[in-house]
Amino acid sequence: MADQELIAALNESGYFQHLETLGKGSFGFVVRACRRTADSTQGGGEALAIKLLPRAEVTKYVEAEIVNHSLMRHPHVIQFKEVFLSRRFICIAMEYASGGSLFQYVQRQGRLKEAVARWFFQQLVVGVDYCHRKGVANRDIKLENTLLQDVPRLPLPLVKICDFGYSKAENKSAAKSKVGTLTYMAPEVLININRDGKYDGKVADIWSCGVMLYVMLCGKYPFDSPNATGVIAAPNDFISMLERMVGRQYRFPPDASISAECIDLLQQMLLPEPHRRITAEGIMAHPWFNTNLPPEASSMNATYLGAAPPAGVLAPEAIRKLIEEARMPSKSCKVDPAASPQQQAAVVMQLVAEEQATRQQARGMPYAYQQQQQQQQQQLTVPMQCQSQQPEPAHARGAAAPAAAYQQQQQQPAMGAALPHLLQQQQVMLLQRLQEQQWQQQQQGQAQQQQQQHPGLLHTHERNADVDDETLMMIDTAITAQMGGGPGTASADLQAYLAGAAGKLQN
Ligand SMILES: Nc1ncnc2c1ncn2[C@@H]1O[C@H](COP(=O)(O)OP(=O)(O)OP(=O)(O)O)[C@@H](O)[C@H]1O
Repeated sequence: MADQELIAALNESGYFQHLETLGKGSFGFVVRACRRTADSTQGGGEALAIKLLPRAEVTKYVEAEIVNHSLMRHPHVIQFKEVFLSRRFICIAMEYASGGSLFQYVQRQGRLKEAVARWFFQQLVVGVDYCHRKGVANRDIKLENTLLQDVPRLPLPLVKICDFGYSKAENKSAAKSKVGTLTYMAPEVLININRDGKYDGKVADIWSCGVMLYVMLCGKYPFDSPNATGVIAAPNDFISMLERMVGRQYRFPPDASISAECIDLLQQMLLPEPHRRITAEGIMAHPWFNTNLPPEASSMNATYLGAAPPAGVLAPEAIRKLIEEARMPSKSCKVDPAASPQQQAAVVMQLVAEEQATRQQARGMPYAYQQQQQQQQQQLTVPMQCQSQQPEPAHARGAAAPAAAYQQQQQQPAMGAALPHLLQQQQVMLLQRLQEQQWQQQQQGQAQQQQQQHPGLLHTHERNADVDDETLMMIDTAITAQMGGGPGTASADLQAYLAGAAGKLQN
């Protein structure tokens, strides 16, 4: 089981101790753990967040995430610590940010006062500028990927950029893929008509920073979907959003009291033409940015760019090797053909049980529920009487119920003896399904409640998920129809933008 395996792997490594599951992302999940030191008591070591990505899904994005993140060393970037393999996961250990995400912070406040927004924005831009100067565009800058670290002496938390899942190093090919989150994506990323049309990931990051500043100040998105559900469900929804982007049609809530200087900076960041958009350097020279800027902030990047690579972190080549290894099926996952049929079946059952648990984890079941289920399963599972001769994998010591019961069934002479256990398993599964339904209802209720409290902000994670293939196809179809003069004539602004998109706007 995912958590069981992790706990066992972490505990056995002697280095980490699992404390809680923090959440799940599109590709894997993140746990809070602590590093054991010689004198640390429970939970006393260095706090870490460990991201677990299934080995079976190690894509070029996972490789870029790990390699690019490992190159960073900056106070406003979550510190990468190490990468290691477990039986089913590639695990990235990093600095743990205790203050939640900036999304949660803004959600709680509704919207931020200009001075508070500036505090966060200054740190964000310094961090982004550092990444850019290290040659890496993030391509998924959003409030959710900006974490906060509470620091005792400071009145407000520090900003930490995390998640390099879509990052792109400039020494690789130019950015082409439409990746990121729709509400934060620059128009030149969306209008990538020829599929081979390139865009500058760093310039697109500046747009996303502009969207972030707008959301902090206004408590809503500048270019949101026009329909009530907030989902871009039809080509026309998308075209109308694009029209507002290229026509610079965003409004500031009348009661938000935003200074003219701030609006000026925002307007320069949200310029639809990438070649006209303000650069990170330009932002850092802007008077609004420089107001109340801590003196050390301006020189910070020069210092960190000149610093030696982080101690103890594997070099990119060694990381790539580890990633190659991760792509191979783990040896212990293989069913040994020399083992007895009972042993082989037991291993397969174990894998099936783990798959089930991973899918459950992927649906976002919180750790507490899983623990509850495991306890129930353990109570219902009769202890094994004889051990399999095959060495038991570390993760199996938590006794996944179906596998343990099956194993026992294989070792018992008659089916009759195993029947009560199979019935018990069915009960456990029914109970699990019920708990899962309850949890999902609870989540939906919370999302609705939040939506009523702050109708301007997006509240469900789904709405802010990375753009999916279906939406990408819809976007392409909508743009192609506009280019070919299809139904739903676009505004003059959009037509001009589209006409220029294949040419100078893309350069
Ligand atoms: N270093 C960290 N410290 C504290 N919490 C973290 C850390 N890294 C991630 N998290 C939290 O773990 C959860 C999952 O993070 P992850 O980056 O996998 O996905 P996500 O950002 O929610 O979604 P997506 O993968 O779609 O971008 C989030 O709630 C995130 O805030």
